[in-house]
Amino acid sequence: MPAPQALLAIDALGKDYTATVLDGVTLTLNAGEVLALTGENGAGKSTLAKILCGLTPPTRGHMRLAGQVYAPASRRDAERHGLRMVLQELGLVPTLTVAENLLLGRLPQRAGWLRRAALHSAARAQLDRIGLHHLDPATPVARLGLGQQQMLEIARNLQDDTRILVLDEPTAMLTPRETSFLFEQIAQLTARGVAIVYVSHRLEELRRVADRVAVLRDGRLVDLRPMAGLSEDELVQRMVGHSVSDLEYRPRRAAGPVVLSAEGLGRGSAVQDVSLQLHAGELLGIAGLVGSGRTELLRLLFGADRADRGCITLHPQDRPIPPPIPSAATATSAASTASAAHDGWPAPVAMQEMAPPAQSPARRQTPGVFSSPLQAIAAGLGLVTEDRKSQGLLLTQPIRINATLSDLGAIARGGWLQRALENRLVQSLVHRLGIRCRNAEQPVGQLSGGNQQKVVFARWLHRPCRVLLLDEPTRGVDVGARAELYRELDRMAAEGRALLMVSSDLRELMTMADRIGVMRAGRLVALFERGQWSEQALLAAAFAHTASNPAPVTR
Ligand SMILES: Nc1ncnc2c1ncn2[C@@H]1O[C@H](COP(=O)(O)OP(=O)(O)OP(=O)(O)O)[C@@H](O)[C@H]1O
Repeated sequence: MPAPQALLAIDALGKDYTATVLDGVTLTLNAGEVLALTGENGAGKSTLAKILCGLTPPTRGHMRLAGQVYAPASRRDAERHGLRMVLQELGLVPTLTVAENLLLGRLPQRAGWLRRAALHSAARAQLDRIGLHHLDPATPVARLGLGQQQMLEIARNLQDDTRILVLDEPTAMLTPRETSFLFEQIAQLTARGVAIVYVSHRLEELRRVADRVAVLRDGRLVDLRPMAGLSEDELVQRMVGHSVSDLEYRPRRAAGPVVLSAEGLGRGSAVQDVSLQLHAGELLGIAGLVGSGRTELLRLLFGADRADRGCITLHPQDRPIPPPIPSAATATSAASTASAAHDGWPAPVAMQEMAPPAQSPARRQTPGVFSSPLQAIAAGLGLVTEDRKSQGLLLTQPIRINATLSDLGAIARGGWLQRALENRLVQSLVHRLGIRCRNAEQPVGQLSGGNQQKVVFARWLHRPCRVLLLDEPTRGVDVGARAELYRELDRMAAEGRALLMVSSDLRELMTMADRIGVMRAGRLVALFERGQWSEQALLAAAFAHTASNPAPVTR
């Protein structure tokens, strides 16, 4: 029997930017299959996906779709051929509503007038299909968290005429429930003959969902085989060329005194009555569904949003929450002037030393809330943000500037930036985190997603902050680099820093955290010590249907 014709045949595909990033990739994609595309950060996965979907042309090579030459001139063109892509960077229009985004380009009209009722009912059907039953189609997208936006982006691409759907890190911001909905959709699509290209670093997911796996390394296809029977370890070996053994919990010494506590913290209905204590040397994980208030809680603690209830207390080390710092104060040195020029995001006024927690009396300071990130940073807090594109990075600026933004004091002497110091610091960060780049002058926007994430992390690595808030810090980071980031977090905890980490990846939380708090409907509804939790218990706490009046937890 002749082999069935491939739906898509890719032949010797190559892409050059200033360097070659894809080289001679040849593979086929069959109707109804899920092909996992994996490899280290910067291996070329997104570039290949973007070529498939008309976002960038190949430099060399050919493609055939159902036997016909396929060379999409644009994303629109690819969509006309039935190829759609859910990008790592979301393509939604924040000022439009959920419904308008879902039906953009095909808004129901009559004689030039928008038919709002028809728009909303079509949007409702699409939202229900992906499990977003509670999301109002009239909500402006700007009000949604990233996880909800991600689900919306997926819903938008589930069109009836789709022949190939490319999903680039689709679950990086999703919790198990949304991930399950996505997998149900994938099963339905493949049953209809749709082919899926699934790009991800989450190996357990790839094993669950994929029929075959293609591994890219340095732009070349180094492996293509059926997924069945392939262990996670073998997959890692193929991706990075060696096994990675550091993805496990390394016991920490007993946590030190309380560094930061929050009491009754709240803002509207997004965060309600949250009380918690964060100890020196511990990593407190925060689990919860998309929209449960996890990111909002970090933003309140960091002063990025103003709490309307409750207070934060920074405890020891003789450092009360300082009064608001007038913006003029930031302009007193060349360093801070440079910072203001780089970014609207405030930089510390002066470098602060961390007092060793063991020697500091747990003296209570005046409670308050931070009215700006500038205040929080000056008091010794840091935030690795979830939304690296809009809040974390200056995409057109070089790695050098992005990596040193949080602490210009470290590269200044007498108020003047020292280029040699800066270069040495940046080189060491690039080396330590294995940031794949041409050199430190390369604009961050040209880096692969995982490498951009490493730059966000690098920014806080060298700054001696006492409390580091981390929102999905390993999003899109490959398995080798993830082990590296975990080692850095262990090192920070050993130095006595207090770490508060939000993650949608339960496995990550269970690996790294000393305690895990679970948020639901804006409240902290459970707190587990290491040894007390199970995946089931964490999920049960996140899902329970008592959200109307759950008991708040204080520890
Ligand atoms: N516009 C661009 N200009 C220059 N180089 C680029 C550009 N876009 C991507 N690259 C480079 O191409 C290489 C491959 O990037 P790509 O985003 O395809 O990697 P990836 O495998 O998807 O990585 P990740 O897992 O981090 O998402 C990287 O070295 C990246 O820096």
